[in-house]
Amino acid sequence: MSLHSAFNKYPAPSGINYAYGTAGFRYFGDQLDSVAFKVGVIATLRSICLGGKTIGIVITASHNPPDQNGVKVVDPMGEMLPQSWEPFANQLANTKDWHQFNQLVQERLPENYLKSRDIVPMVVIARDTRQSGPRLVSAVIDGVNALNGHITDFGMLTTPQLHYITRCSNDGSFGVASEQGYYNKLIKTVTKILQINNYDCLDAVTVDTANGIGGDKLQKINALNHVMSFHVINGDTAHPLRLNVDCGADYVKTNQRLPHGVGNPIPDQLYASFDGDADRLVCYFMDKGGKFRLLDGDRIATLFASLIGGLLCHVKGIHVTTAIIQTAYSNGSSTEFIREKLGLPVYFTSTGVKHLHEKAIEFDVGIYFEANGHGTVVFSKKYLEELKKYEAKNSSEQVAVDTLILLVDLINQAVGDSISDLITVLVALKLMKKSVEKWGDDYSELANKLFKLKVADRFVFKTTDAERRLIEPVGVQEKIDEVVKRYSKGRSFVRASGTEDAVRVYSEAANEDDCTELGEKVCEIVKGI
Ligand SMILES: CC(=O)N[C@H]1[C@@H](OP(=O)(O)O)O[C@H](CO)[C@@H](O)[C@@H]1O
Ligand SMILES: [Mg+2]
Repeated sequence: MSLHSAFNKYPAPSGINYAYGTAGFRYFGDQLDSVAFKVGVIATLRSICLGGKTIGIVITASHNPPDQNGVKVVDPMGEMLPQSWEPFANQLANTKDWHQFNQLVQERLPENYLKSRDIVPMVVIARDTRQSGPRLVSAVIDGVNALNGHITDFGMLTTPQLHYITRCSNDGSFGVASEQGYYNKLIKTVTKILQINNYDCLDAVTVDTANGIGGDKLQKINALNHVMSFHVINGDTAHPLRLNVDCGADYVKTNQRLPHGVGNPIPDQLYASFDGDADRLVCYFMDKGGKFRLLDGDRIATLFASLIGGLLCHVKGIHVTTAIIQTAYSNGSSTEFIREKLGLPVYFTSTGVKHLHEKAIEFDVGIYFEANGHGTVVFSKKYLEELKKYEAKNSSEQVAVDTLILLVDLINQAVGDSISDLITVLVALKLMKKSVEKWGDDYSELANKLFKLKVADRFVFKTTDAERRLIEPVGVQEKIDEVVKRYSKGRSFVRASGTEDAVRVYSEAANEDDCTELGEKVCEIVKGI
């Protein structure tokens, strides 16, 4: 099909202004056909501009309701589409006129390509379990084919698996570019870590997979190995309308309670939840007093920092920089714990892993997590080089060095990954001989609450300082400051969501009542605009 015919096949609906947000284009599934076709075109153009590197596309709306969907572009090393391409993506997505569309496309084609056309653009795609997924994949395929690109459809995968495959397609040293390659790398690495540390297997764990794709993938891992075992709950992918309903990482984090389907939890035992596309992880347990204790992204970051920091302590003479990257949604207590107890620097970026990732790669060990459980660790070349040339003085040093090297393969550096993050949590607890109870006692969270408000136009809310302060509408931040200072340990901020048509208000304070009151007052300020 020619580009012109494909353009006519997918007319952009009127009345929607598409915006490439925190996680790509995200709308109701039936509003995305034209966008999916255009993202096929964008990914192909991106591949051409990068000399034929493989670009990834994921069709998912993650933790959002089943009738929504999203289209996101993955860059060659598994990172998000660079922000410099977002205005172009928006322009293309909103163009209804063929001539304008064609002109935009032609302008993006590099001169050398126009002369020789000797680049074969490469695209890989996968989707989650949503009903609108197959239709949107077809639209993407039409977009890629219209520019003579080559596309491989990997069917249903977790988002991180597609990031992994994209990266492997461009960098063979990362692994084999297939779903099986992903499992092989993970299982081989875990088995090796356990073996050198004298353990047979990891503890079995119950995982709520939000009735999303993660459940099927954990079952595959169960069938493939003897060192890990996952008891999957909310693993019903046959009924896509159950996706994320009363379960999953977002439900658990937002409501701070157990997901549906856990039954009677065993006290002090670890449980975990993924989101619908398995790139977020939250853990939790019921303590002996019957209290629900959440172990969210902030906790996972501190656990990973303790594991890596502890191992690095054994390896004297290695100089690597370590930092933790958070967003404004991270609990103030976690920031204090990292700075004061772990002695590590903390940096803040805007919401969205692309921002955290960008900052994290400035360090040899960059640990980044959003409080909602989305995050990973990135390691520099120097980290690996220093460890590989290190001459251990005794066997325990050697074990520490080898474990640190293996962590590079265990943690999915391309992107936050529920599966690899969960396995790393289990490894960390085992190697540090730490109980969940002890993990939960690292620090106590300040009371916190997240509010979502519908407003006439969320784009009037403009922020600065890693989204912690409003610069527009003018004068609103001063009103928020005035309220915040009345509460002990009070903190509150307002920002427009990048994935929903809403404004989010976050509040934090020394106790629940203050936190609720503070949040409600800030909501009143926003409603009064
Ligand atoms: C408060 C919150 O959890 N925001 C989420 C949410 O973004 P918003 O821009 O807040 O809608 O979805 C993003 C994509 O999954 C995730 O990166 C981010 O952390
Ligand atoms: Mg997700």
